[in-house]
Amino acid sequence: MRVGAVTFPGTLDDTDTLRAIAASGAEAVPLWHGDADLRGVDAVVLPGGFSYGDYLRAGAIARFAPVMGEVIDAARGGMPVLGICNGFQVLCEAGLLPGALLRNAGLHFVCKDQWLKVENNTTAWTSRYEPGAEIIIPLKNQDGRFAAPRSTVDELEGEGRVVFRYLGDDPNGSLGAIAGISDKTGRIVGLMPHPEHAIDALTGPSDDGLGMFLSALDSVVAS
Ligand SMILES: NC(=O)CC[C@H](N)C(=O)O
Repeated sequence: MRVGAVTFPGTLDDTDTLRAIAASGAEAVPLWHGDADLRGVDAVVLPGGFSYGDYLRAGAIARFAPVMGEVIDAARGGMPVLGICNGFQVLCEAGLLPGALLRNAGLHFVCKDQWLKVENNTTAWTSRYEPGAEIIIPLKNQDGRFAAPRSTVDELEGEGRVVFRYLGDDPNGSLGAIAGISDKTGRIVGLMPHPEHAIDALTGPSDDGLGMFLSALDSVVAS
């Protein structure tokens, strides 16, 4: 099983993402923004950071990177794709997920360990969690406020595509305290908090993030 992690100029969390992929038991495959193919991977993660300096809007330039043409085609073909934080922003900009991530309501960069509820454990990236599981993983961003037209949010809620929801105070003013969503197939998932920074309880805050990387392996084997 080969799982890729894409590095754009300005990506920060590719190293931890590759480490999390390896910890799940998969072969971790580094992918570069200029790559013209996905090197035979079975799943792709778009890690967090500040791709292309977040110029224009976070994710707005990365969406046009050469490798994204391949990622978009593969995702539309059913390959599991996870976007974490800036990766979630890229997936929204690419039109693979609906909505947008706006400046946090408090206008501050938020950095904290965040409790989340796993609202849907039937996606390619959440099958290892119990229904309604409560997990704690780091959150760190300035543009984390999920926004979409009311009709889109209603559709996401109605179709069980709100995958993660913030517990406690909504840290950034996201509609419906939405922390992560999926596409209609459940194979493309984006979330603002960072599972790749929570794969080892020894370094904290938990190993709750590892389940996402393990889930993807199950979904590839099952397909
Ligand atoms: N940690 C990150 O990926 C940061 C994401 C994004 N550039 C923001 O600050 O909103």
